[in-house]
Amino acid sequence: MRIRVVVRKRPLSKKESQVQDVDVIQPIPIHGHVIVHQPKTRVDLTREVETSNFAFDNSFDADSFNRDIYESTTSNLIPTMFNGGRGSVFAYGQTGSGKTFTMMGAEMTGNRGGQGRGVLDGNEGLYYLAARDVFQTRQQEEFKHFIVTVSLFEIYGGKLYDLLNARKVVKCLEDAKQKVCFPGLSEHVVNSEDDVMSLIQSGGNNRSTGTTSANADSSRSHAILLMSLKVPGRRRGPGAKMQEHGRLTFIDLAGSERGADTSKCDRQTRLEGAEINTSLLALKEVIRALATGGTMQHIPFRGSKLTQVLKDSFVGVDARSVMIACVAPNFSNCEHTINTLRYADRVKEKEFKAGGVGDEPRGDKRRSSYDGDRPTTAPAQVYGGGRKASAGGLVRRSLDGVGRAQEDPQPNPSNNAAAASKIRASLRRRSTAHASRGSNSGPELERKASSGLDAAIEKNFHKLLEPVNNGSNGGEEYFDPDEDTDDEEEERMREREARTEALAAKAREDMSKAAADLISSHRNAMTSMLGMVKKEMNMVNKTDADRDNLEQYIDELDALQERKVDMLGAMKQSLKKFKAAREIVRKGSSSNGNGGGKGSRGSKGKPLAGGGKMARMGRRATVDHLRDLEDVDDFEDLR
Ligand SMILES: Nc1ncnc2c1ncn2[C@@H]1O[C@H](COP(=O)(O)OP(=O)(O)OP(=O)(O)O)[C@@H](O)[C@H]1O
Repeated sequence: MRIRVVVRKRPLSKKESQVQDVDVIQPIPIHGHVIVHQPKTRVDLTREVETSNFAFDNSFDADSFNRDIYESTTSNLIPTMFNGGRGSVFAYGQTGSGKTFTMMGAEMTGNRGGQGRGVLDGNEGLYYLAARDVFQTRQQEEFKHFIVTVSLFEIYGGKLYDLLNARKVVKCLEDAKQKVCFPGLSEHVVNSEDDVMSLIQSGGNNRSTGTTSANADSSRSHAILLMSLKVPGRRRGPGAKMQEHGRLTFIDLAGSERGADTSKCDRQTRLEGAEINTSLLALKEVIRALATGGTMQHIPFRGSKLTQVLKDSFVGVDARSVMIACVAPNFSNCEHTINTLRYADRVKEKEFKAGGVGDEPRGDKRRSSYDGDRPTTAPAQVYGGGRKASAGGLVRRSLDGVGRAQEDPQPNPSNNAAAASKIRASLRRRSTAHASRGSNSGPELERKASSGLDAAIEKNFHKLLEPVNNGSNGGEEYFDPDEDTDDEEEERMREREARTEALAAKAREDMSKAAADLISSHRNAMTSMLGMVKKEMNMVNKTDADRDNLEQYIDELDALQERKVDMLGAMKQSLKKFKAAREIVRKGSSSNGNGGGKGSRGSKGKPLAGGGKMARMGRRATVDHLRDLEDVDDFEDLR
């Protein structure tokens, strides 16, 4: 599967501008960079800007139009669909970052065209633009026979709700050929882009007013739109089915912060958050596994309902995916933005052999992480400081010099220039590598990117020198030398915890399936045994009365013995599978109990602090065990 990852920044909202929130995100579209300038306060109360540089396939600034995003991401999926392939477009990001704006268009979010534009033209959503291209392409003679259908559903709390059929609950099953199907999901034939949009609008209304979705606003569920090309099947007449030729799937993912923010709300919201977290992690794992060429048996589709549902969209040589990571520009949302960028970064962390879906060349094999080595291990860079600068793209620049010794000098243009030149140098290294691999990136692109980078740094650096929140330190973090490592470690731990939870749920499911199999095979064996005992009694009586039947008796006895052995063998197998499944569940729960994972307690019954070292150590133990579990392929074998 091929995946292309782009980032889109939305403009500052009126409210954000009114409270003088600062724009700290700087996309550099030429090379798909996104620079984050994050103001921080150190323990000695000196202030600095930490600059992180991410690279993706493309990035879009606040003044970009939906049409630009469409051209760079989705338009190339239309031919794929007409050629019988499958395309998927994901919108990922925190609530309010512009996912709906991008997918549904400016009008649907009540926006009159964004800041200063005042026009809707160019901001129709991806749904509309894709539908328009589908109907245009269908006008070609060879495609005229295609029927276009649309289905819309949401995944909320592990269940599928048909948004175009009064929120009817729909099942997601696999047929004998392991093809995913949604029995009962309504499909609607559409003949124009306007048909598509009015269906989506009515589905959207259904979503927000549905009686079972009192809490399921858009950001707490994944909304999935299937746009399919169908051809009449071989069977004609009533009940005849249409066959799917190609499909385009749009996934408006639940707000990513819901998954992370599991501590502050009620139980229901926490459960929702955990569900979203699990599904987003499973999605990331599936995409990474597919992108790195994992075999089908080892792609964790069963990790969540979302990945089960999307399985078909991912498999096959013609499967292509695009992820649009939407980010808010302001400082207050900086943490969420960085989380979004990290997620998107890891989705495409391992570079793929094939290029992206879009039209731009991607020969440079750049790692879409911080500009260079993994930030998890790279020490923070302090310009002018005593610590050695690493090759990583994490840059810290001081904002003031209060109480500082010479090791961390006052910010000055030369420091700033030093930071810029470091980033530029790394960019140049990459550009050179890019060019040497035969892409069409040249000195001109490099020059533009570099000057864009300079401008970005200058602009934000000076803005950020002004005090945030009336000069107070409100909302800022204190500098901790281990902070980055700890943050990263925490994040990895959280991810693994979610995976542990998902694996444990899967193990329990497997165990209950194994128990059902065992009981049913035991019941069948007993029923057959009863029949056999009757038969045997007859045989024995008959042969006892007339020894001439001895030969027939021996043959029948042989056959009966064999049947018994087979039956006992099958039962033994079921018992073995059940025991293995039970063992996995037991190991999992005992490691959770000892491990100090979520909800675990210290020796005196005190809850272990979520961010404490003890909790981390405990979680590490759980994670180690999880690794063991993951290594055991029993999950697959047991099915
Ligand atoms: N690129 C943009 N240009 C102008 N306005 C935008 C842009 N992106 C988003 N907005 C505005 O920001 C607000 C939030 O956007 P949107 O509803 O798309 O967020 P979301 O990520 O879908 O949130 P949720 O997860 O809650 O559904 C809306 O008022 C929208 O019009």
